[in-house]
Amino acid sequence: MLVTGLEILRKARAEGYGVGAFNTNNMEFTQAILEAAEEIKSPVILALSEGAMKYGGRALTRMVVALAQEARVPVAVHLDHGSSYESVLKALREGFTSVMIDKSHEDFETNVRETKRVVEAAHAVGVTVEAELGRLAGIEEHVAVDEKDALLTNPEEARIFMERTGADYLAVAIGTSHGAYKGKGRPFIDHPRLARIAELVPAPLVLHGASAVPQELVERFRAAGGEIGEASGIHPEDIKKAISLGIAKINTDTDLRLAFTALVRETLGKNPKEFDPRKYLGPAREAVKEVVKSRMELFGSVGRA
Ligand SMILES: O=C(COP(=O)(O)O)NO
Ligand SMILES: [Ca+2]
Ligand code: NA
Ligand SMILES: [Zn+2]
Repeated sequence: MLVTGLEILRKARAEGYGVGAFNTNNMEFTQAILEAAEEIKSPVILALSEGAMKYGGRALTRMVVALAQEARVPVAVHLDHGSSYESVLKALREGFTSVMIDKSHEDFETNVRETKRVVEAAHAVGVTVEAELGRLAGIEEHVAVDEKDALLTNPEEARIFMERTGADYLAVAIGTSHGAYKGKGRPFIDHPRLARIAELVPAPLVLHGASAVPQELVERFRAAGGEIGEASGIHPEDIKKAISLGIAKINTDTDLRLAFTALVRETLGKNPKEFDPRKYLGPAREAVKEVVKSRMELFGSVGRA
């Protein structure tokens, strides 16, 4: 059933588990994510970036909202990294039940003002809001404290920000970053900082840039002809610890892309004569479904629907 992001995330934070927010741009990803959620009875968030909205248009948004309504588990349809008030309005018009306004690159007062404006509009139509404070950036552990404070989320600021904006959940910067190159080896995650934020912010917390970029997937992608450098992601233990400290929504995009693309390359490589798209998109869909299920097991959301 189609629910708001807060309905899913409030329960997750209260009961100490995480819920995956998985990016989708097409039918196969959407099917894979929803089938995984229904099979293991997990709530789930379907995330569409502005790029996805542009790429898929109404074919994508109508499909995602309709399938979420019919799903046998709680599903929120979420605008990922909304960059403007107008972009949020478009998502609200499409029937999304969760919207992110990402003004974390602006100064504090601008972020507060813009986020507050989105909260008023979204709450007026029963939709909940994700905001962001801090700059997502992989940082080495030894980085000076003042530089960390300039980049990562400041706990006291977070409390004030949430009180002044009325946002429903907060994306925090604690060392993760988007994409396949999150740092050399095991990225540094500032758990003490997260613990402090969670003490001051009762709202569900969100972890962006949370893909694991597992070596076996990187190897499989390379073996199938893909080219990728020294890739590394967030260690599963760091994800579990972050959830125990208050992270309730975990964003995963890169792992799904790597799995899908590795399988398309593999299937095409093995079957040069094949030109029925279902024959190479189908196996890729299955690979995404497996990644989604393993992420849900890691987050502890299995059986929570
Ligand atoms: O934060 C993400 C995805 O992060 P990854 O690149 O680690 O999958 N989307 O908003
Ligand atoms: Ca941001
Ligand atoms: Na988001
Ligand atoms: Zn993100």
